[in-house]
Amino acid sequence: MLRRRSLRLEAVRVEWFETDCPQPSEAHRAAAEARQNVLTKPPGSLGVLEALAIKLAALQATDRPRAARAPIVLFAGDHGVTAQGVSAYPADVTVQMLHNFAAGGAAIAVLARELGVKLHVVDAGTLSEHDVPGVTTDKPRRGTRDFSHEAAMTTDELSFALKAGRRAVERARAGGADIVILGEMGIGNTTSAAAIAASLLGVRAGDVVGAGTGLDAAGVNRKAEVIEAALATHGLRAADVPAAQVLKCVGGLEIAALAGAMIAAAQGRIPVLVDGFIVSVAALGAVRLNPSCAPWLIYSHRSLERGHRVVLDALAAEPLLDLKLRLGEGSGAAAALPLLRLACALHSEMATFADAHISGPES
Ligand SMILES: Cc1cc2ncn([C@H]3O[C@H](COP(=O)(O)O)[C@@H](O)[C@H]3O)c2cc1C
Ligand SMILES: O=C(O)c1cccnc1
Repeated sequence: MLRRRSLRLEAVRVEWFETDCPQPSEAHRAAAEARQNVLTKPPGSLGVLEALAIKLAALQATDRPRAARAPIVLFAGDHGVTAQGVSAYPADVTVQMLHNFAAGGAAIAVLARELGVKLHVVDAGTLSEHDVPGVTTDKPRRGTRDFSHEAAMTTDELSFALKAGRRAVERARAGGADIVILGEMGIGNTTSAAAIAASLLGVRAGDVVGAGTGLDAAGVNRKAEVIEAALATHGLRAADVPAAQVLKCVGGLEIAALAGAMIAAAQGRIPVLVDGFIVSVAALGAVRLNPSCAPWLIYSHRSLERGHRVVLDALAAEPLLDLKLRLGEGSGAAAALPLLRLACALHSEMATFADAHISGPES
């Protein structure tokens, strides 16, 4: 009796990430649809560009959707599971890449410059937050524990990482954000992401595991075995394991921070441009933690990483691009930003049939 009572008490405690996100504005969606139908083109002829403008208008609750200010927030984290030889690269590459982000030589740094957007790098290992340039690696770093032996994180670490995601979004938002682009860096994180996906979707590790940075077929098989064994060890094969438990046992600090960032962005009415496999798995986690954040997530591309298709299908996501990318860092999401900008410009600047004195369709 006592036990049941305490369970009931626990159930009423609502965490910040469970608070409902606002829903898109149906009035602005309808107005945007109506406008698209009177612009000087056959209705529907701009396809996904029309759908994007309409979606952004509803999310931003405006007649003039924008994607001009699109800060990139990139979360980095280390993974204890790299001890199992699950990546083609050594774990040190994560911190080395932090310097590369700061120096401006990483792919995402180049893309950010070209797009004229700010790159914020959040080191989930030190939980230091800074704008590039200026990465500091003076604080002691911590990564997750090797989840083939023990839970990747403690409950406190998970809640800290989720909050780090929220804080990063708040900071990015203070500099102005029509939309936020999310990326990640963490050697070993395709293993963590595949483990999360296999548990949350109830599929075999073999269905969501891929080459990551470039494992050969034997390496991919071994990675799947490490994941299957870990899911059994942590009891993550049972039905309805809470998403927070999955993240804690086999997640990554940067993956949890991404999930927290998505929910916080949605709660603050900021649409999110989701990157590849890892960020999409974080999106799956976010949607399981708080289903009301789903409408705020826009899927940028389909990565070559095996398993991304399964995750996108589970999210009913139709990604904008399929460029055979398999990098991460937010690169696919950054590559999709120009499409959003074009969609907004067309929506706002095209003439209507009436403005341009052009005849409408014959009835
Ligand atoms: C130089 C370099 C730069 C990267 N930037 C992103 N990733 C990507 O690869 C990693 C995931 O793959 P895995 O699970 O196989 O380690 C992540 O850091 C991801 O962001 C990189 C990987 C490397 C080697
Ligand atoms: O799709 C991704 O995000 C990805 C794929 C492989 C390696 N790193 C990232």
